[in-house]
Amino acid sequence: MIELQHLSVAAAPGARGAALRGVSLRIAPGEQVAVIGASGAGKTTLLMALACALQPLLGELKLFEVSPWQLSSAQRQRLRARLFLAPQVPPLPPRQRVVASVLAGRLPAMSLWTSLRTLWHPRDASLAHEALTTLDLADKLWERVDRLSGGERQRVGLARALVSQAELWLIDEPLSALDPTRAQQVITTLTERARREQRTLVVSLHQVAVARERFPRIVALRDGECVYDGPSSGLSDDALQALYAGREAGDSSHPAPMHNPGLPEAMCR
Ligand SMILES: Nc1ncnc2c1ncn2[C@@H]1O[C@H](COP(=O)(O)OP(=O)(O)OP(=O)(O)O)[C@@H](O)[C@H]1O
Repeated sequence: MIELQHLSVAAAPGARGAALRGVSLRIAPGEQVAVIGASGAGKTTLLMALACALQPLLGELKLFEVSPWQLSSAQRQRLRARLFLAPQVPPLPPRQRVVASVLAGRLPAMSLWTSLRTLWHPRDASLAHEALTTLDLADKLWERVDRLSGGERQRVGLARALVSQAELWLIDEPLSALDPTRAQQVITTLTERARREQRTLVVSLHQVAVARERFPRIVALRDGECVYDGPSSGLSDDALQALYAGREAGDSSHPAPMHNPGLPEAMCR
């Protein structure tokens, strides 16, 4: 499903240097993987690279058994329809109704005509309603997006993923605007739905406890490098302390040692 070999990626087109350096990973269909690491470690860059939103500087990326950057842009666009990237702050048009915003999750798999019709006359409101119900937001179906709280908007962004027909869900920090109870609900919804519908789930998280409890596999990044890839049970408290050692949220300037003795031996594949 996903294969990275020595992948290096800049955080934005034209940005200097690589935010992700030499990462090798293999993720099988149906797997559920949490990506953790301090602020600035490269989690978003990894998800963007997996979504073909950033072209690698070096190394190999394979998605669904093909190399996306060797395809024409039209072919790559079709490949993108097989995945869904939910950014941390979903790009929701402020005056749009929630129902239309949620159904936009289906657009990549629709023809232009069907997508226009869906936007202007939401026919699949029941689909959006069902997704919102699982996220405890059904009462906002006809609300305008700019009248929602930050946490509600975040859940609308996740409802988009739920209605999408993508095989691969890439979800960037889905819990950042949610209280602990809602966070548990949301992670349960995402993992159960992905399991039931046989989607592959890659989620970046700052909530390390959630990653350890709810995901069988963790990929840990530090300063753009993969320093752990393995079962959540193999990541000890000491290893986690080492992963975040000397880092404050938002501090990406601290130089990390190339090999940290506190971390278990890297199992990056
Ligand atoms: N648009 C950009 N231009 C240049 N550098 C960037 C850009 N966006 C991010 N970076 C840098 O790339 C590195 C990786 O950023 P990235 O957003 O992937 O980290 P992250 O682990 O997702 O962080 P956070 O947890 O804070 O969201 C950081 O050092 C960051 O400062």
